[in-house]
Amino acid sequence: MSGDKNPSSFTIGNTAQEKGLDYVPECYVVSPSKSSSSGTEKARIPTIDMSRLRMNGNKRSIAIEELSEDCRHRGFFQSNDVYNPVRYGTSLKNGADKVQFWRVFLKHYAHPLDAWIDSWPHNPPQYREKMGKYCAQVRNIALELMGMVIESLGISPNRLTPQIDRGMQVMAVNCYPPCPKPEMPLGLPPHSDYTCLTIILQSSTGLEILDTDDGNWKMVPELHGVLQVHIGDHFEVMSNGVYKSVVHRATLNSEKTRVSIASLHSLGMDDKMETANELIDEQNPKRYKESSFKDFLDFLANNDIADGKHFIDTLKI
Ligand SMILES: O=C(O)CCC(=O)C(=O)O
Ligand SMILES: [Fe+2]
Repeated sequence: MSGDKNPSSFTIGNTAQEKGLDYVPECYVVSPSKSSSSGTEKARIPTIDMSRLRMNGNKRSIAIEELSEDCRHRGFFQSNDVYNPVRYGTSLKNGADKVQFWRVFLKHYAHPLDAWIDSWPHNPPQYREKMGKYCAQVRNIALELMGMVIESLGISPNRLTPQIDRGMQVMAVNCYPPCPKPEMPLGLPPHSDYTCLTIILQSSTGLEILDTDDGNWKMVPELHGVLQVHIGDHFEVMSNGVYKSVVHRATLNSEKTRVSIASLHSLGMDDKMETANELIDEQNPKRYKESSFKDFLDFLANNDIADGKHFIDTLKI
């Protein structure tokens, strides 16, 4: 690739971010209206206290009510639960990308753990053990939160239990090397996750969310030991649009490598997420078609997220 500033695709190990180039090839440049230079204001992210959500009685009802407000207005919150930290690629569309992104990632399935762990990388040697522990713990938190989010909509918390229990957990371990011109490319383009919930851990700032109140990008602060939680497309569907999935993107910096670990929680591969009947009436007709994780994978195979195509838009009635 050296000397070639605008190749249409790269082989693994040859991307600009992996090679640490001191310039940004043209195929990484996003149009100025989409670039990251505007996103400096900090997002106001509500923090939920899991211990209050785990209480009984009145205190819990108040915490569930607050959770409902956070989901309704932001679709994004963070949990104060502390945890112990820990498909390789660079391309969104298996080398067919029109625009490249400054990211190296590993993605793998994580639930049930014993079905997948043997397929995870051997290196670094402790990866399986540490990531295995993290995946199990973060899934427990996700299950608990999903139940609470469902309850906060006034739906019985057990309603989706069987589907959630056999649900999928996908881990995306994202690495964003320092970029010589961090305002030109993006680490990841604006997108919402297909999930019910996504839980993110980031090593430093770079994650930004679109504030639907003013249409501006807001930076998600990095707080040590704090997990960031997104509402995904499938919870937007379930809630009949009362809760919206969060549009987010990853921005870059010129100084240090940023790592984020996203744990993506959804129903099983073929289980369809439907809008809850309790949230459909004459004033609020059903707004979304049902869909599964498999439907999302089919969407990905046929569409380019970097072109601004959103899975949730294909589900709107
Ligand atoms: O790096 C980040 O903070 C965002 C990662 C993300 O959005 C994803 O993996 O879907
Ligand atoms: Fe995402």
